[in-house]
Parts: sequence; C-alpha cells; structure tokens
Amino acid sequence: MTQIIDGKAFATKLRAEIAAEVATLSYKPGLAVVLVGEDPASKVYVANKAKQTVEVGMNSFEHRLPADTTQEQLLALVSQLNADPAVHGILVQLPLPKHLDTESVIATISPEKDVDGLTVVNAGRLASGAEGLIPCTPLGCLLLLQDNISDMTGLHAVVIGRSNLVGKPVAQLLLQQNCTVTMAHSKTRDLPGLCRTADILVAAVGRPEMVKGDWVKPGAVVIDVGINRVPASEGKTKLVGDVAYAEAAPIAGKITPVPGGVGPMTIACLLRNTLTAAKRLEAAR
Ligand SMILES: NC(=O)C1=CN([C@@H]2O[C@H](COP(=O)(O)OP(=O)(O)OC[C@H]3O[C@@H](n4cnc5c(N)ncnc54)[C@H](OP(=O)(O)O)[C@@H]3O)[C@@H](O)[C@H]2O)C=CC1
Ligand SMILES: Nc1nc(=O)c2c([nH]1)NC[C@@H]1CN(c3ccc(C(=O)N[C@@H](CCC(=O)O)C(=O)O)cc3)C=[N+]21
Repeated sequence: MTQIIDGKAFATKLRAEIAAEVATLSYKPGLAVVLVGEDPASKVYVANKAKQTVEVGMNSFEHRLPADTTQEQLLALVSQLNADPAVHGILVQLPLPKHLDTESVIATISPEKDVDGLTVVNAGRLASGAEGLIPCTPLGCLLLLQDNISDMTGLHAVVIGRSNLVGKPVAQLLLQQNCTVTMAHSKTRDLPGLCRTADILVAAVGRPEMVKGDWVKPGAVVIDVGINRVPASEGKTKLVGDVAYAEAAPIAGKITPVPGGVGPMTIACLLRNTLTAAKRLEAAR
C-alpha cells in the first residue's frame, strides 16, 4: 500500500515544538515579510505566514509596498530591517515586479537574517557544508524524507528543477545525506527514463502534473514541490503539483500530496529558520 506523506500534520508538530522553545526565550523572535505589489496568490501566503508566526509566539512585521515601489525604496526598507534589533528574519516575497532587480535586493539582506537562505553567503555555506540558513522548502523536503527513510545512503535521488530557491539546495541537502544525486532540468534528455531510475524523486518544475505514473520506479519515494493553480469544474480553480498524483500514487512507495505536502512544511521551516536566526543573533549581542 502506498503511504501518503502528511506534510500538514508534520508541520503542525514542528510548529508546536517551535512554540514550546519560543516560550522559553526572554525575547520574542521577529519575522519581517516584504510583499511588493498586488499578486493575489502571494497575498494568501503572506497572510498564512503572518497568522502562523503569531501562533508560535513570534512577532510578525508585514510590509506591503505598492507595485510601483522603486528599487531605492525597497533597498532602503531592507536596510532598515537589517538594522532593526526586533527583526531576526527577513523574507522578501518572490517574484518581484519586473522593474525591480531581485539579485541586488537579495544581496542587501543581512545573511544572518536571511531566513529564505537565498543570499550568496548562505548558498555558499550550504554548498561547502558550513552552518548557515537553509532555504525553507528544501529544508521541508529534507525533514519529510528523513522522517520516512531511515538511511538515504547510496540511494539514487533525481531532482527535477535547478532553481536557487528549490532544486539546487534540495540537491545539496540530498548529497549531504549520501544520496547519489542527479539534477534534471529543461535540457535533460530522456527525463522519463531517468526518473524511472530514481529511488527518491523530487519534482520542482512548476508544470502541472508533468511527472506521469510510468516515470515512477515502483516503490520510490516521491516529493512533489509543485504548487500550480489550474482551472477546475464550474469556473473554479484547484491546486495541483508537478506530479500526476492519481497515476503516480499507486506506483510510488510513499508520496506527498498537493496541497498538504511540502507547502505547509515551507512555512513551518520559515518559522524554524527565524528561531535559529534569533538565537544566533541574540547570542552574539
Ligand atoms: N511548496 C512550496 O512551498 C513551494 C513550491 N514552489 C513551487 O515549486 C515549483 C518550482 O519552483 P521554482 O524552483 O521556484 O521554479 P523555477 O521556475 O525557478 O524553476 C523551474 C525549474 O524546472 C525546470 N523545468 C522547466 N520545465 C521543465 C521541463 N519540461 N522538464 C524538465 N525541467 C523543467 C527548469 O529548467 P531550466 O533551469 O532548464 O529552465 C527550472 O530549473 C513551482 O511549481 C513553484 O510554485 C516554489 C517554492 C515553494
Ligand atoms: N522569497 C520567497 N520564498 C518562498 O518560499 C516563496 C516565495 N518567495 N514566493 C512564493 C513561493 C510559494 N511558496 C509557498 C509556501 C507555502 C505554501 C502552502 O502553504 N501551501 C499549502 C496550502 C495552499 C493553499 O491551499 O492555498 C499546501 O500546499 O497545502 C505554498 C507555496 C513559498 N514561496
């Protein structure tokens, strides 16, 4: 029988552990979230994050800026948050409006407050095995895999997608777990054949239900990172992953659903990173 990996339940447990630790602190960790523009999907995530941040006993600072915010204004806000002792974590919601330079905005975030793990410093720390802040979604994937596979040594992991936010850091983490890692992307030849050799298959592509059932090796552990909103019946929309779940689930050994898989873990890991950053910053004061 296929086992469904319940990311929602795992994330609830993780948040309870975070809340218990926050309650022992003499200060309140603070997370600042910056949202530029009116993207409705982003707004939902920001609202969810703010609610859960407060629930675990942290301060949530929301900065909603208009879509026509200038580069200078955004950089000034990030600098102000860098200097604010009540702020331990800074998250700038991506993607930014096209007129803004994402790279320079990320580069302005203090690496010690970079709870998304997106700065060059934290990416370098992850690649070299040093202690830093690990991107939330990849960290969530790792925690789910560790909870479901006692030892990943020697397993073949195929990661589809090579973004700085998801694919690359996932591959780094699985390499640290002694997996043999193959990174696949839009130029990969015979992707279905490659996927069929994967003991662990991570899909972070952004293409609804691209990974078909017959791409999955029987018994493989499938982690579906994709969050795609697609039309459903009666003019409504629904969320689907990058894996054709109905086809893949009976073949996989274990699989994450969408919603209720990696998504909730991302927010829990964001809170965990904020706690980690707060403890390090306060210890250094
Ligand atoms: N669950 C969560 O919490 C989160 C979910 N997401 C979701 O995860 C997905 C990936 O996000 P992100 O990494 O930011 O996306 P990006 O668009 O930055 O990267 C997508 C990657 O997929 C690859 N790709 C695209 N088309 C194909 C194809 N036909 N075959 C093989 N590879 C392909 C691209 O290859 P190339 O480099 O060659 O272009 C690229 O490396 C999205 O659905 C996103 O919504 C993202 C963040 C958090
Ligand atoms: N700087 C930055 N960091 C990010 O990590 C980041 C970002 N920008 N931009 C957008 C993407 C997307 N993302 C999600 C987080 C949680 C859910 C989530 O909680 N999903 C739930 C519910 C979704 C719903 O029902 O609406 C689920 O999958 O069960 C989804 C998507 C983080 N991202």
